[in-house]
Amino acid sequence: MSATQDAQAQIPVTVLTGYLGAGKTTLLNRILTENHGQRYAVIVNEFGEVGIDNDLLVESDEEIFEMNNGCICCTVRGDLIRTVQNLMKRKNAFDAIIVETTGVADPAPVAQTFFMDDDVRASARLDAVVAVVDSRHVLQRLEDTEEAEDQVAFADVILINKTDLVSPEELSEVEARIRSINPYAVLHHSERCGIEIAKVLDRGAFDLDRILSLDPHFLEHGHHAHECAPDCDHDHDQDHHHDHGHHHHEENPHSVKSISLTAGDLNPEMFFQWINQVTQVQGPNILRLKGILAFKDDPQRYVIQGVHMIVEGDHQRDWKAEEPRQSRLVFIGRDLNWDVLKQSFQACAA
Ligand SMILES: Nc1nc2c(ncn2[C@@H]2O[C@H](COP(=O)(O)OP(=O)(O)OP(=O)(O)O)[C@@H](O)[C@H]2O)c(=O)[nH]1
Repeated sequence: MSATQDAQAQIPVTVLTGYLGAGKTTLLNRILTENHGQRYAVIVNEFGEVGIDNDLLVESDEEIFEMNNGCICCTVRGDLIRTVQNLMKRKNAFDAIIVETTGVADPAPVAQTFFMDDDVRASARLDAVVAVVDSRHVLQRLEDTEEAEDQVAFADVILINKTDLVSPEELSEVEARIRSINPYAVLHHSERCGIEIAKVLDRGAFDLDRILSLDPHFLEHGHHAHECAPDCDHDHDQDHHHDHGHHHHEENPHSVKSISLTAGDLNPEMFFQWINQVTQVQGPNILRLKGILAFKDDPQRYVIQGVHMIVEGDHQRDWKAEEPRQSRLVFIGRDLNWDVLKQSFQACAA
């Protein structure tokens, strides 16, 4: 097979990265609803126990594959390889693959997957790593979170999103900081990820040479300078690929954790009062919150989302007859008092 034929046979893969709450799902929803004539397979990996991200995606004909529980470098890398291999068996079913990584992941191990596994490499090619950045919170994140910097450094295309939440001066500052980390990526500004999809997908932008200059060990089997998330359930002792370049976390009380809360029908007045109070008081530590809620006597599901103190919510759709009316809320953050949150959430029950 000639090199051109080879490239044609390989399905383009876009890895979507960006810190918690930056706007990855918003972008994905645009891609899934826009009339672009392409068929995408979407692979979603999320942080947190109760699968909520999948519920926040619009309903579309596109196929969504969810990979939960585990950090993407460990448990999930195996899942990713298997998912891609299975997708490849159905050759003409779709034109491209999008992998949405969790907000706390370093995208490098995900990108590596497309070079490491021979079967995957034969049939898929990494097209671009696209990072979405929350212009309101990114400067703080770059100060306190290594993954946020990795995501920017590694990206081929960067969407500086949420421009409505910053002044032009702040936006320039954000852009300069991002440029100082990654002078090569193509930058776009956006509000609610409103961008022409062609500027994001099928860019042919992934530049292996540049990545090797950032990380000379990128192509070495099993190498990644990644710290597993604290709730990574991967058995590291038995992993033969983890014997170098890997530093597992000691349980760090300040590291990012997720908590999932569940309840039945809620009293809306009590709930909104509670969530306002929680986000006012604990906002700085809440990196992300998202939930699907059942309010008493309300036939519709209510979706609530937040990043630090900015919270928004809306009705989504009717609860389906076969769907249990359950309220689920996930907080991802540092130094949150889980017991208190749980009890006070459950106290909002109708
Ligand atoms: N004001 C404003 N809000 C935005 C913008 N883009 C996204 N949002 C909101 O920000 C929140 C997070 O957006 P998501 O798309 O869910 O972010 P995400 O990166 O998928 O989040 P995780 O999956 O948790 O990492 C949601 O409430 C969005 O509606 C924007 O440009 N401006």
